[in-house]
Amino acid sequence: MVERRFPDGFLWGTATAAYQIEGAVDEDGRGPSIWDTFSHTPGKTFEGHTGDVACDHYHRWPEDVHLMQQLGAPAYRFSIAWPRILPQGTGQVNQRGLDFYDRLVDALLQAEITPFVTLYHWDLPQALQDRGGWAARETAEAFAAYADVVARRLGDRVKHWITHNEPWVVAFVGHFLGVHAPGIQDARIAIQVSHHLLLSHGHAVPAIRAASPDAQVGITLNLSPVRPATEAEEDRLAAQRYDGFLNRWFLDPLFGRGYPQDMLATYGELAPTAQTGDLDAIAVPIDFLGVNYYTPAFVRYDASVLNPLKAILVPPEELQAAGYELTEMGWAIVPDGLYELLIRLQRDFAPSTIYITENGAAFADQLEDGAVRDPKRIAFLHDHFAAAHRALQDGVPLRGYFVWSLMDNFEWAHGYSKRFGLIYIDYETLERIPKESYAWYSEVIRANGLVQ
Ligand SMILES: OC[C@@H]1[C@@H](O)[C@H](O)[C@@H](O)c2[nH]c(CCc3ccccc3)c[n+]21
Repeated sequence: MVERRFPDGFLWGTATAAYQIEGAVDEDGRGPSIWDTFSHTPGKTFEGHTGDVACDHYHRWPEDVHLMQQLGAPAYRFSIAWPRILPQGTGQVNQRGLDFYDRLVDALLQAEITPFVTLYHWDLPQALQDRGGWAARETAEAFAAYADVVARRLGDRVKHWITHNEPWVVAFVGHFLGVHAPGIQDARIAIQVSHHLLLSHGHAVPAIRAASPDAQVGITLNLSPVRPATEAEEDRLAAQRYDGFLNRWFLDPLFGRGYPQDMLATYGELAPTAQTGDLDAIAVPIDFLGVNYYTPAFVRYDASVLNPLKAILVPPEELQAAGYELTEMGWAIVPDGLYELLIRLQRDFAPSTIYITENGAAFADQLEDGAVRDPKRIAFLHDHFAAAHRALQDGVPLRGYFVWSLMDNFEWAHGYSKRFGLIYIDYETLERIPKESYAWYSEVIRANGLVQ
């Protein structure tokens, strides 16, 4: 008996990204991306792992679509590699790159799986980085032109488009912390990059709509509820600043309010350079907000940190000591945080539709006697699905949920050392081995809800 049933037509899905699963980095005219450059730079990734082969999805995609079909998930979120479409970032289109995604989309539709296409999931063509990358305003225009090329080819069949995956990570992990490509460590550049990413979204949306009639277009943000480490005033204020840094910096301009005043004041002369019309472009209406939720942000005041935020995240070992269970990434498992986030989004921004475009966890999965028992992942997903169900009951317009990830894959700086998949990948043989969570999720999809 299904206790917590989801609405009819709820879009259960799985998610992946091009550089993390495809491999075939030199095939069919693909050009290099900044992640090819970064992962091949000594010291940047775990044991020097690269996406050169990854899961070899570029060649094994028929089997992967079959595994999706067996799972029974009605939707699949994947990203398109800009360097396959425009190897130099602009100019000459590579038809063989378009052909790959054309075949994939047709196979998904044949399998009655709705494709959700992410146009940018971090693999910027290196040729554009050589011309300034996201720090250069021209890259925003190049992105709109890329979106136009893709939407013209696929827009008759793809009706759900996500312009960007996690502009916060691209800007601040890639350009301030420097632990992601292109590995820059400069607060001013990072803030300017965040503006150009939002601007590129604003220019891409009209291009997609023009080429893909009645398409649903949105953007995916990594969002977290922010919790102060203590009720001390200085921690509460630090949490407020961190909420501005992580959440409101992107949500406010996307929902037509411009950049948050408190953050412009905090950033001071680090604030981005914007041109007339930029904020109007960024505020172009969207049909849905994509939310990637993994864990809350636990924040405390710290005057010593270099950045103007004067706020730091509570370290994982402290969270563990406080009683939180952690994933292999050191992220606290807090299903209520998803409920809290969704309710806040509904209260403060009231998007017409929300999709959870990523939620999942890495655990120390072991292949034993040809099987992978992953009870922790089942418990994680169960509890987060329950939190999403509570939010639905409280009126949140949640229309779908994509589990990260369909299969184990290249986890950026962690390489292949972190496994998020519902399907285990044996990297020696590239064999796909569904984990117990795959069968469990298949039952949730069939029941369209949680049984207990
Ligand atoms: O880390 C798991 C996944 C990645 O594999 C996806 O490509 C990416 O969209 C994604 N975002 C997040 C949460 C934001 C985050 C990313 C990287 C580092 C810290 C936080 C987790 N994940």
